[in-house]
Amino acid sequence: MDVITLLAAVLVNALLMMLALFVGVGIRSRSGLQAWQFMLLGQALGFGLLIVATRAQPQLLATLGVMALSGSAAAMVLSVGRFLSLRTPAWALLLPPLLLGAVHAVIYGDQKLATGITNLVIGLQILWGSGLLLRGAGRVRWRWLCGAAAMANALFTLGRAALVLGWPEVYPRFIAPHPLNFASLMLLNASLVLGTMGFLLAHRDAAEQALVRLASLDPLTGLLNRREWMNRAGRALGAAGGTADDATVLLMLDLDHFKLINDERGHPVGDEVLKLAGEVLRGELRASDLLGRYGGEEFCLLLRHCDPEAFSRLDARLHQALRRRCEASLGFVVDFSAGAVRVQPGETLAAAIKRADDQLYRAKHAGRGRTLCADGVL
Ligand SMILES: Nc1nc2c(ncn2[C@@H]2O[C@H](COP(=O)(O)OP(=O)(O)OP(=O)(O)O)[C@@H](O)[C@H]2O)c(=O)[nH]1
Repeated sequence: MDVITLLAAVLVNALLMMLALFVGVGIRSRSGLQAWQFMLLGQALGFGLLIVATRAQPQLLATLGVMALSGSAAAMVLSVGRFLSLRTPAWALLLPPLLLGAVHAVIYGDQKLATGITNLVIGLQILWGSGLLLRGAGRVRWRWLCGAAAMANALFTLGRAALVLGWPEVYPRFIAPHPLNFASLMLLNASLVLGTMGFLLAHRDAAEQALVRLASLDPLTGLLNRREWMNRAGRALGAAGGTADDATVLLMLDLDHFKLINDERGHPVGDEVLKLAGEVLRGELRASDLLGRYGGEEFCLLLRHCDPEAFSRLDARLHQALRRRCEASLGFVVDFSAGAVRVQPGETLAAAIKRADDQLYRAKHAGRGRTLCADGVL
């Protein structure tokens, strides 16, 4: 085994993974994965140039090679930043490869210094990326996988820098068949494979989350859609066992004369009213309350631990907030009618909804703009 063969293996590996990502998920699939493909390309290009530099144009090709490797590390940081929605300033990404290239070209004559500076800069770049991945990784598997692989690679690269700058007499030349060189290239290879697997997992996780969001949220208001709300409300009632002291209130709420708004002001204004109503409701409720868009201009709320006084105050706030908000934003007042019931012990969600809907129907017929409760009280 010699270092050039190992280098060539890393290069081929990086190229194949890049190709596999290109064929498997496409270059435009997701910006984070796209940057990761550039990272792999940078590795292949950098090591390719370093291999050729051992035979021809050493100064120029080795300088371009280390620039490609540093650019590849910048692409890794960019990829991490995009996956985690973090801001990575362009200057901090671009400056290291450019400065490293300039410095490397100038100090090329001093091989040890050039190698030390190169490893130091690239090691710090990878350390940055691995730090972003590991900080707050929590239970996210792909972050641990990519972060640990990158961290090991960063520490090894920084170790090389420390060795060549501090103890140049024991540091082996880059292409010398030394165990340190073999270990470092094998580690690099492993970190490329693990990192790529990690980012594929991240890509899959993100796609899964997008699907879950799509299946459970109403796209216009961002509230839970009817199916998801029913699921969660059913689970909440099941968990509470419908006990009376739980004081669970179900409220069905329907905007008044909404058809008129659509007809007179247009569908987009109607959509705006629905969005505002969603925001108002979300803003007035507690985190433990369950809010959803039941359909059309009807909303459904499950309020836990809600005593009658608290409910009357909340109801008054909701009417007032919707009227004010629509008047301030759209120039006209919108109100709603609602029916509320206290969920009885053992009562099913469907039965409670039916009772609340009956109250809503009564509220509409009693002149709208009001909330009615079964038997007049909750
Ligand atoms: N803009 C918009 N309109 C919708 C949407 N979903 C349902 N609608 C409209 O909501 C209107 C509901 O009308 P109705 O059921 O007659 O209710 P209303 O006019 O509010 O009358 P009352 O409830 O009796 O006060 C219909 O015109 C639907 O087309 C939506 O997502 N956006």
